[in-house]
Amino acid sequence: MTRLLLKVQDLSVAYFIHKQEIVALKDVSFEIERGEILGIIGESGSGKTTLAKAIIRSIKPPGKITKGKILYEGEDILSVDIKRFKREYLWKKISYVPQASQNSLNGVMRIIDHFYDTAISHGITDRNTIYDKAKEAVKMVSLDERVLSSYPHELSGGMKQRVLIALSLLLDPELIILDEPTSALDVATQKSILDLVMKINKELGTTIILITHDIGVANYIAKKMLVLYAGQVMEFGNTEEIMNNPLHPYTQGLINSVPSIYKDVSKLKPISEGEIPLKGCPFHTRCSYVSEICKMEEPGLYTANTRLVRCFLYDKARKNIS
Ligand SMILES: Nc1ncnc2c1ncn2[C@@H]1O[C@H](COP(=O)(O)OP(=O)(O)OP(=O)(O)O)[C@@H](O)[C@H]1O
Repeated sequence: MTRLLLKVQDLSVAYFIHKQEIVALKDVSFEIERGEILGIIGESGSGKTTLAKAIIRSIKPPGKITKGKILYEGEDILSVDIKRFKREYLWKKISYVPQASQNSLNGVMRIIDHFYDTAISHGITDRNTIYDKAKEAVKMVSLDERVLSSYPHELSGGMKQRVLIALSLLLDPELIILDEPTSALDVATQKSILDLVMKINKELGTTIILITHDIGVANYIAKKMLVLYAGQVMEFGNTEEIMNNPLHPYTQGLINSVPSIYKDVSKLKPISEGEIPLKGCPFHTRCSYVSEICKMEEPGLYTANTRLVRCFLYDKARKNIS
């Protein structure tokens, strides 16, 4: 079996509002191997949730995928009939735990009813089978079986997040996408959720995409990192290598500036402010290495060692940058 699970190729997504096109993702490419944990990092508005939604085919108007392919084990899931995608891929191969999802539990339904609903909508109707699967899933997330008969308001934020992760495991997916699973949780609970995600990855072999604005979170959990800025990949590679030697000026800024539960706050340095420009490199208005070419042209995604970096500093073909 090939180790490559998901390959995103030149993916572009735009939102069309009042005849204006807001480009949310532009030519995004990356891949993830079976069993890996990939951290997707970027500040608010960088396109992280849009990317997750594109993978689960839930970009709704005014949003539209304008370009690209998403290959899951070689099949372009963007061209799969949507009914077949929902039947064969969603929940069974790819599960998604949305941002702020603790609030998505239905307050008048017991936790077990959420499991019944999800399973029944996928054709599993035997309630005993569903109950047994739910019991196994809540055990996996270190919750007591009794939570299944609770109502959401009886659970803490961390417990609700665990329930949602358990629910995402219900149909044994190969890939789980977690969108900011630790935001809105206190520091100790954040760490316990990340530890839980690592346990699922290790014990079940589930491939994980974890979306976060905190590079410290990605560093803690992910083997690979994808750094997004203004809808574009700025850097993609091995986490350890990126943390030890960030190549893109934006990644360097992120590492030096983002407050994290894993870092000494006194060493923070803010990234300078700046609008996203209409022309040139999207980061040039905030970059301390900016040169004339950065204001005029868009950099490509260049290979530097084992990494991909969108910065003219790593364009080997361009020796004389003004
Ligand atoms: N439904 C929508 N309609 C119009 N524009 C949208 C919509 N959803 C997202 N966008 C725009 O697309 C861009 C990317 O948004 P997205 O939510 O994917 O970013 P994000 O990195 O997930 O941000 P956050 O961390 O705040 O959730 C932003 O410019 C945003 O304003």
